[in-house]
Amino acid sequence: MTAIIIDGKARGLALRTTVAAGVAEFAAAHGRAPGLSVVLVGQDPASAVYVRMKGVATREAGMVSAEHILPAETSEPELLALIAALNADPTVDGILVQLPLPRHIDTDRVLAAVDPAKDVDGFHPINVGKLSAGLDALVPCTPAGCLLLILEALGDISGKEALVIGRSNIVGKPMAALLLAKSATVTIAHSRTRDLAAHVARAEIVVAAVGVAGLVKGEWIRPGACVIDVGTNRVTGADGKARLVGDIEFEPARARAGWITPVPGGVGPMTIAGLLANTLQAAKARVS
Ligand SMILES: NC(=O)C1=CN([C@@H]2O[C@H](COP(=O)(O)OP(=O)(O)OC[C@H]3O[C@@H](n4cnc5c(N)ncnc54)[C@H](OP(=O)(O)O)[C@@H]3O)[C@@H](O)[C@H]2O)C=CC1
Ligand SMILES: Nc1nc(=O)c2c([nH]1)NC[C@@H]1CN(c3ccc(C(=O)N[C@@H](CCC(=O)O)C(=O)O)cc3)C=[N+]21
Ligand SMILES: [Mg+2]
Repeated sequence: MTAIIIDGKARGLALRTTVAAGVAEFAAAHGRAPGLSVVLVGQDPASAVYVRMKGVATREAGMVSAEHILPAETSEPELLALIAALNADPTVDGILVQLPLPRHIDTDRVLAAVDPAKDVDGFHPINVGKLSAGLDALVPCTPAGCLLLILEALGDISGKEALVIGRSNIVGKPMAALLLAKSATVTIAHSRTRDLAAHVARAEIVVAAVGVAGLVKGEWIRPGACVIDVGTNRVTGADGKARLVGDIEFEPARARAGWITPVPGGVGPMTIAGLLANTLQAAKARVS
């Protein structure tokens, strides 16, 4: 079998077009476009690239984008003061604090300071709790995008064996919650897991969110599985050029899987599209 390659770039663009139509409707009804504020502390080059991509996509969807780029030495009280100002600003519907933050800042305290109604990342404890309880919430963009791709590939996933590799608060745990909400049988693997290969071999759905290039071997994949690669790892190729690869050995996995996401062009573009969708959702909820 050779897998169908899931085109996350095309799917993300389609979602962005749908969001843009909703944005135009919102603007016509309320006399203003939804607004997203992105906060970046420091100049990590990868983070700067993502923040720029988010700004471009936000404007392309017809929303108002504000980027707050603060020096790496910004103190936690200064950052909290900016968040309080954004919370109080009625033209700001969504707030995203780019992670990771510098080490002298307490990430949990900062994420908890964002108004949960404006928390388009879905990282505030209120939204985490709502997702866990199966209530309506702003859901983290990356796992939400992965779920969309999985449902479009497989249809009903009730009862299916799903494996999430990674247990971070931003990808692994919310991914597991979303799959569970769709009644999959969910296993979460992490760095202490014994025999990852055996878990992968059982899974009809595999989501890898680790950050280790090629961790998941193609030969482990259950034939026909739906394979979602969140990993974004910069490696140096044989030609000496930097390139982006996932956590899954792509070619050998493709030879066994039913569906597989490429890196780049898979989950990444869905994350950006999901952020725009969440911003529109937050704006609508705030005016209603
Ligand atoms: N495409 C996109 O939109 C996005 C991509 N990413 C990418 O996804 C990857 C994961 O991100 P994130 O969740 O933030 O990463 P974290 O570093 O926060 O979490 C990584 C997880 O992987 C687990 N892990 C580490 N080594 C192993 C191993 N050998 N076997 C099994 N599990 C292991 C860790 O286990 P433990 O908890 O035990 O330490 C941890 O739970 C990264 O490459 C990141 O760049 C992230 C967000 C969005
Ligand atoms: N508060 C917060 N929210 C996030 O959602 C968040 C974050 N912090 N910190 C970093 C991670 C990472 N992340 C990605 C977004 C888009 C791509 C993406 O579009 N990738 C392209 C390739 C881009 C490239 O070439 O570098 C692709 O996979 O095709 C990847 C990764 C969001 N994150
Ligand atoms: Mg982390």
